[in-house]
Amino acid sequence: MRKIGIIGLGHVGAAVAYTLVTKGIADELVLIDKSDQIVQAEKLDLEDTQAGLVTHTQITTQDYTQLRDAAIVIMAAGDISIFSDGKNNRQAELKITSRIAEEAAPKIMASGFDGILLDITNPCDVVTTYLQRLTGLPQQQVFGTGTVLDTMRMRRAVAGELQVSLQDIQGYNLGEHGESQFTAWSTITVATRPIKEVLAQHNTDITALEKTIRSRAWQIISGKGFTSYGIAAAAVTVVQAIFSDAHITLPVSSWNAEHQLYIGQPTLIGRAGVLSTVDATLSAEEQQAFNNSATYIQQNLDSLAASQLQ
Ligand SMILES: NC(=O)c1ccc[n+]([C@@H]2O[C@H](COP(=O)([O-])OP(=O)(O)OC[C@H]3O[C@@H](n4cnc5c(N)ncnc54)[C@H](O)[C@@H]3O)[C@@H](O)[C@H]2O)c1
Repeated sequence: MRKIGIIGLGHVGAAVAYTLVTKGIADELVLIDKSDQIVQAEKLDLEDTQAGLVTHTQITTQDYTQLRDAAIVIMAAGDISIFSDGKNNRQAELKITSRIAEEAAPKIMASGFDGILLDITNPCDVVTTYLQRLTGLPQQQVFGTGTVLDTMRMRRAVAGELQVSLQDIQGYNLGEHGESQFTAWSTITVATRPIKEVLAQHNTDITALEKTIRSRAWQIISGKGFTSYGIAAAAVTVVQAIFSDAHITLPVSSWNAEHQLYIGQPTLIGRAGVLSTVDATLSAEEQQAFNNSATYIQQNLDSLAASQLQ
């Protein structure tokens, strides 16, 4: 049975639920939100949606005990209104989302849940690290969407620049899902050719292209106040990889033994969750960018620990 829990039915959680229902990916959904009004409305809307589908998804609400036999729980609770001041800093949400994690983790675990916990909530790498600590679930069963969405944005931008299908673009954005992420150009190929070689032929300004990729989220947030469809597609891709035991490499936020935290890195995903991490061959500059990203995540974990002592 493909049973999935979603905690947080705001813009992101609702888009994830809608995608899972319309694609017929979940047999059962357990929807949980702080707001009973929101969750009941989403249930009714998703049930209406199913009247136009040939697939069926059973929907239950507001019951953590239902997560006991869920294969996957998706954490999507937060407060996107924090960004209405126009400051593009995902860490600003941590004060709120760390409390949400503290509230939700014991309830998830009290249900007897032993599936895969997939975190979307920001700051993604910090919250994922914190959720793993709070739940005590094995590291391979906890991971975040990491730089999957950023990699989607990179592939779209590079494909647009070169006027080729994005199916021909392979490679990753890595590091923190935030401002310290980087495009790992040395991992990227266009139909087998190294990307830098191809972009040089196009006289592309690589620094400007990377900036465009990184700032994409803020471009969307400044227009509609949140992002939802892209991250829903990213999360659902991960769900499908788990359900189909795909053994696909995705840059999710997974446990990094060297840095002792979660960070976006190439990770082999299957039914058991993280099967292994893949050591990307990075240039010295990219390796430095990855280490800087890890340091930034650690600083935020330290500030979280310090705030708990106050
Ligand atoms: N990782 C990514 O790539 C990515 C992309 C987009 C958004 N996000 C993050 O996803 C999260 C959700 O974004 P959004 O736009 O849906 O936010 P939102 O403010 O629209 O919705 C958040 C929802 O969480 C609920 N919530 C708050 N506290 C809760 C609790 N203790 N238990 C259960 N539910 C609770 C709220 O009632 C609300 O419905 C945010 O942290 C956002 O930054 C991550």
